[in-house]
Amino acid sequence: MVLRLAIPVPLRRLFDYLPPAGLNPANLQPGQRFQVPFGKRDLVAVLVEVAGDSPHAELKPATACIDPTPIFDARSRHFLQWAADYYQAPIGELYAAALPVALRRGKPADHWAEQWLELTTEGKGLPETALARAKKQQALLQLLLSSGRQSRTALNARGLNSSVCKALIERNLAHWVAGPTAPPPLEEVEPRPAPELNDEQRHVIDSVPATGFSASLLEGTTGSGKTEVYLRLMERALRDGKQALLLVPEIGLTPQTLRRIAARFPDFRIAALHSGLADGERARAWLSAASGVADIVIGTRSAIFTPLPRLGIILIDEEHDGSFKQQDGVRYSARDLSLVLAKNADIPVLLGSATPSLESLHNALSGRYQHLRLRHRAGNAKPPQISVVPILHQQLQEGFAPQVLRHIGETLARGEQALVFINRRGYSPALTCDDCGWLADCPHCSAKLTLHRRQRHLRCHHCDYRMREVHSCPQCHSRNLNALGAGTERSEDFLTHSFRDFPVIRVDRDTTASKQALDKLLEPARNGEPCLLLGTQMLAKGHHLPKVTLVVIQDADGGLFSADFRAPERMGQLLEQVAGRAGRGDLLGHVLVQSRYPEHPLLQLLLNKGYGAFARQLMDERKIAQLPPLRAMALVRAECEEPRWAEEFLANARDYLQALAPPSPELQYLGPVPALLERKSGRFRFYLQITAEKRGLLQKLLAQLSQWAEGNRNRRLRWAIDMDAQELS
Ligand SMILES: Nc1ncnc2c1ncn2[C@@H]1O[C@H](COP(=O)(O)OP(=O)(O)OP(=O)(O)O)[C@@H](O)[C@H]1O
Ligand SMILES: [Zn+2]
Repeated sequence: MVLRLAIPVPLRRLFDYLPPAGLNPANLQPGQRFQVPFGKRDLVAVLVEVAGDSPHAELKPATACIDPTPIFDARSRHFLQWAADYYQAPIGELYAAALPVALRRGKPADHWAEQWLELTTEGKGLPETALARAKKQQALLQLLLSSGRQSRTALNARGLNSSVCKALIERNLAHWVAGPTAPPPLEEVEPRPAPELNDEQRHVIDSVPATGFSASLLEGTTGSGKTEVYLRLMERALRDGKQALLLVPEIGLTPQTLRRIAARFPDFRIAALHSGLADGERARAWLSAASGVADIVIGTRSAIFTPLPRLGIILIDEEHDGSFKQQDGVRYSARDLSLVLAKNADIPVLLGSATPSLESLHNALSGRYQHLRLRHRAGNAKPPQISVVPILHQQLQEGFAPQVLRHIGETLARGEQALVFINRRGYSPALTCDDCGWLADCPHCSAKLTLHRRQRHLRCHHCDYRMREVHSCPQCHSRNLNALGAGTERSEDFLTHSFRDFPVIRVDRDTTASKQALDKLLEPARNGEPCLLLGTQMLAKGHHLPKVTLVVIQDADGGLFSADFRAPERMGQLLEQVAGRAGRGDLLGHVLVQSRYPEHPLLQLLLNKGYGAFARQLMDERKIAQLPPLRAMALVRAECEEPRWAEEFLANARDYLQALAPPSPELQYLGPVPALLERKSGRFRFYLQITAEKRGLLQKLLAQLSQWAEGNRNRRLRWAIDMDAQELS
């Protein structure tokens, strides 16, 4: 017998090993982990297949079998293989991406095994009103009667400690049994009943079939109650005894989101999977999902790879968000994969957004997805009123027009909240010398250093290079240094000074190192006190703050003139999302958009007609330019300290591909061209862009290319295939 194993190394193949000495072959099952010797290292591998023999001579035995039973079921193994093929990625790296770190390192799953308290036959026969004289015991009995057996962790989290359990056990009503891992308990919250659905919401929910594969796009304006739709669809799956998977953007998995879900589903087990968890907690959450114990799984992109044996529905919140696409390693899109998974599992998938990606919109408009809409805000909220503030010939104060400052002041004076959006953190994005023209550049990247005055350093936002803040020019020693432009720190100083009577809350990656920090920072805003919120795109999404009645977009022009064809789409999404934070409660919201190009047709379209019309216009442009989503696109990327080698590698790759499939109206090659960020961390970066009318042809070419590239690369060069690339940077 031969084990065919997926090993976490960058090679696109499986590896054959003999079973570990002494292991009964009857106990071999695909999906188990094994410890294997690999070169000089000891690695953790996953059994993909048991074969009768191997073409390779002299196989080594695996060291040990880690799992007595598989931790990947057949469906998830099939799914991982599909993803490896589609993204031209090594299968071992996909298994590694699927596993939480602790399991990737080979920790046995039973390390997190749990004790469960279960009712005896006698206990099950009691009415809920029994044990009325012992309140805690009664509460425990009722819980076990209504929700079934409970893990020790969950009972402790509810304040039902071991003495209460012991009392029930002594009465012979319950007993402990060993069982699977339970999810780490979430913060205790008051259960909150669901609001009455409005007609639009009800229509959307009724349109999503409860069973069988279906794909739907929910295009729902900001504040229209999309989250409520997700909750109802989840509930339906849960009541059918199924698991629900909700994927959210990286910054979307906040304690606030979790509280909202926990408050709705007090009787279900919720596993949250995100990078903020400690390794052990993450393994616990993953195992509870994979064993089918967790009913609801909420996670960021890699949660798509968690085996979910009872999966009944997949929901993707803010489906347009860039964080669903991994930008290094295995460059997968969790959003795109969710469709494949839903198809495999024969269940519905719903992608929701106020600002759908052009990819999803195209699928909806062409009938591949069901297109569902929520056109109105939920409850009493009205759409915000948007106006443009031209700033070209205006006397600005630290980047703000006088009427904008006046509006902020009036909003605060009325006891309401204002939100200022600045898409740039730090104090200033450039430090120059007024005498000799010196500019603070990153020595390793083709980028300027950002001044972070609070930390007294200059920092590269691409490679994290840091140098101490300088007060005289390193080149000519002049003291006339000039910080050009403003980031959040600088605006914070100015706004704090201008509105002394009100708290100014700055929200960006520097003030919110942990997810809890964001939650805490926003507390005054949630409590409804008048305050001024100031921040980057962390403020743009998901927050529901009813007292925010004014939103200021300090500079709307960012995406208008970029070399990245997706820049206007991203700009439109961001502006619409930020604007959507205004007036979500009973009070009407206003949005002020500062721009140097108030007449720009794209900006006009976005502000007057909204994102829907704007996106459809961009779609027409993509059609003419033969770009995604009308075409399939992949990038072959290469980077190297020696730019010539990267360029040469890609030129050869292009020659190789063109010999297989010459350029034609259906298949186009562009490049090699330098990436938008040409040099990063000391390496020069180039790409070759391939667009094709037929995805299948592109797939075939890329598969051949990856074989070719293994044998034709300089060892100091890094290359990657980026299928459905999202960034040209
Ligand atoms: N049917 C309803 N009746 C009353 N209030 C509702 C209803 N549905 C949702 N709401 C409330 O409306 C507010 C906005 O809803 P929600 O946050 O779900 O919107 P959303 O579409 O997810 O927003 P966004 O995409 O802008 O983040 C919430 O306070 C929610 O509780
Ligand atoms: Zn750098």
